[in-house]
Amino acid sequence: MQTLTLIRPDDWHLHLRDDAALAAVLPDTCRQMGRAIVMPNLKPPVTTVAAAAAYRERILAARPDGSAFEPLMTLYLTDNTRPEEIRLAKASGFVHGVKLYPAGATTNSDHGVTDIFKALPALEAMAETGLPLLVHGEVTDADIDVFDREAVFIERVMKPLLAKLPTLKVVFEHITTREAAEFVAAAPANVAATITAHHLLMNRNALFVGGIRPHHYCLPVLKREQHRQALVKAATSGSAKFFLGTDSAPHAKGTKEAACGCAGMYTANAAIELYAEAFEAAGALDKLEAFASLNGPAFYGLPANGDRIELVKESWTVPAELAYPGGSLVPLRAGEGIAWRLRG
Ligand SMILES: NC(=O)N[C@@H](CC(=O)O)C(=O)O
Ligand SMILES: [Zn+2]
Ligand SMILES: [Zn+2]
Repeated sequence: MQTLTLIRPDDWHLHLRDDAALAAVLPDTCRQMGRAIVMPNLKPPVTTVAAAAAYRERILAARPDGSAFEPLMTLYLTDNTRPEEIRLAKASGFVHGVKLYPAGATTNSDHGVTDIFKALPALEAMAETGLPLLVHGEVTDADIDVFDREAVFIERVMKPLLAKLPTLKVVFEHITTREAAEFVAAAPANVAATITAHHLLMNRNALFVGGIRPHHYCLPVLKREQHRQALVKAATSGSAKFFLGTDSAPHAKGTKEAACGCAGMYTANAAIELYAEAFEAAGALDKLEAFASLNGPAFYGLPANGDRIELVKESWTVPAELAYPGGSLVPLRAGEGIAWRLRG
């Protein structure tokens, strides 16, 4: 049987939610990942180091017995984030990034930034201290087509921001377009990107196969095939700028299968297996370890994990539903097969 041994990966973009939802999803990530960058879009958002410390304690307490999983915390940037909070975050040792959500761009982003330059004092403190800015890169203007929001963000926000603060470390999160992949590849070493498994595996046709498919709806929304191919090319290029970030984003089944369904796909239960499929399809399994286990820690200035995982080429069926408060959780590929299985 074909096997694949990798240094244990990390997830550089993850939604763990809180309370009972946290308890339901965390074991999936603990089984696979050494660490994860934990997104701060709770209700209310995690805007202070004190709130991040408390959230971190709740995550640590919810880990299964014996798990060494380490949550890497983030702050949610607002128009009013003070530079003092940034310096406190850097000094904490457990806050590893600050998240920019353009106001209204995605799930729980109502408190997000209305104009990036309103947050300039905080951004200057980040450039100074080396704390990375993690970016949901979509403009929200009503006149911009939803499929163009990422490409327009590059021109309207990313370029002016980096022109103003050229040394700021930036992670362009969950990139979905050729434009973003090319922008990051051409940028200096302080600019990197995460790529999800679902954007490597699916194009926007997946939203409409035989009818509307709410479990394939996420933000940024899936794009055309040419964009998926550009993401695969970037992820498998060997460039250290691209790394694994699942953007696994659980929502109860009833809130997705609804007249106004929530954005987000749940992939944490099969994350590394889905990435293995995408890399295998591209004939690039030899590039998976750098993408999943080495490039992220290098960018964040952390060591790679000290242990390994093993994947076996053995098909298994993803459960139709998982336990989740407020109903159930429908993972990506629910009831369907995945070609690789994580051993143990
Ligand atoms: N990706 C999503 O579609 N949803 C995320 C938010 C985000 O990452 O934009 C969520 O928190 O549900
Ligand atoms: Zn996002
Ligand atoms: Zn996300």
